[in-house]
Amino acid sequence: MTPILLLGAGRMGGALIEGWRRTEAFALSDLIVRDPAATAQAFPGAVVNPPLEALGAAKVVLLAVKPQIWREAVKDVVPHLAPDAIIVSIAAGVRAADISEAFGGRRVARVMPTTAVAIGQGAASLYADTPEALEAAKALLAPVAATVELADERLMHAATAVSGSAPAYLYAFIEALEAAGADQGLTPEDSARLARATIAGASALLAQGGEEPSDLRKQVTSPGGTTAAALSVLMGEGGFGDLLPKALAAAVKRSEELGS
Ligand SMILES: NC(=O)c1ccc[n+]([C@@H]2O[C@H](COP(=O)([O-])OP(=O)(O)OC[C@H]3O[C@@H](n4cnc5c(N)ncnc54)[C@H](OP(=O)(O)O)[C@@H]3O)[C@@H](O)[C@H]2O)c1
Ligand code: PRO
Repeated sequence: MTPILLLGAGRMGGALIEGWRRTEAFALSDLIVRDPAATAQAFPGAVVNPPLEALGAAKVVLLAVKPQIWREAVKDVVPHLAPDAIIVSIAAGVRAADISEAFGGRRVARVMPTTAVAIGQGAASLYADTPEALEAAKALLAPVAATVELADERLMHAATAVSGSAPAYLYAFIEALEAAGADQGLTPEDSARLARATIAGASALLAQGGEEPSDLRKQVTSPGGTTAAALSVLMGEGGFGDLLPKALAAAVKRSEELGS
């Protein structure tokens, strides 16, 4: 499995590196990092931006650049890779067949991770065109994420919408909750402290397992009480039931566009 070559070590490549370090799944010395912004100080022990000839050592290549530039970014690299190197792509929307073609027919897995891989608590959807590529994807992601294997590559668009992008929906919700609390008279600091601790605690209760989100919701919702009043807005007309299908459809559409 090692060395692992990272093509791109920005927000998500960097989050994976941090998660592997924390969980001790892979050490920095297992990594070759290729990214114009990367420095040896940022990744001590890793081989950073070596000459192209050194890339032939890589057993697995993590494609972690923006979908808009991936073809350009891999051009120089491909001729120097080992013929049996496995490509694991996290690029949103980009199809395995296109990646395999650009990488000279090498085996390809696609992965859609979340940023919490950095603390070993991510989620990751996996799809691969060969068992070996799937094993490589699992070896990279299982130490840092709850994984789901997709039977059909087209489901990667939906997985991106419901998982890869979804931490941002939650953070946007928290931003709005904090602002609304301040509108009701709390200081911004108190509103932020209450909102963040509430969301973190509620997530921990869910993560503990054994109870459905709907059960946990009912435990908070006294008949005729304050929560029911708020939920009549959030779950009523124009609420989550209307908004989230539209939001996910927009993410799916964009994922499809990024791959075309
Ligand atoms: N962020 C997420 O939550 C998330 C989740 C799942 C999947 N993804 C996927 O992960 C990929 C990376 O996203 P990101 O959010 O990590 O973006 P990012 O922070 O911009 O990281 C991409 C990195 O690639 C570098 N880069 C640019 N050209 C390169 C080249 N030719 N060779 C090697 N590296 C190059 C960039 O450097 P410069 O900044 O100097 O250009 C940057 O450091 C995307 O395909 C995205 O769809 C992201
Ligand atoms: N970040 C990437 C995007 O916004 C892919 C999922 C999360 O396109």
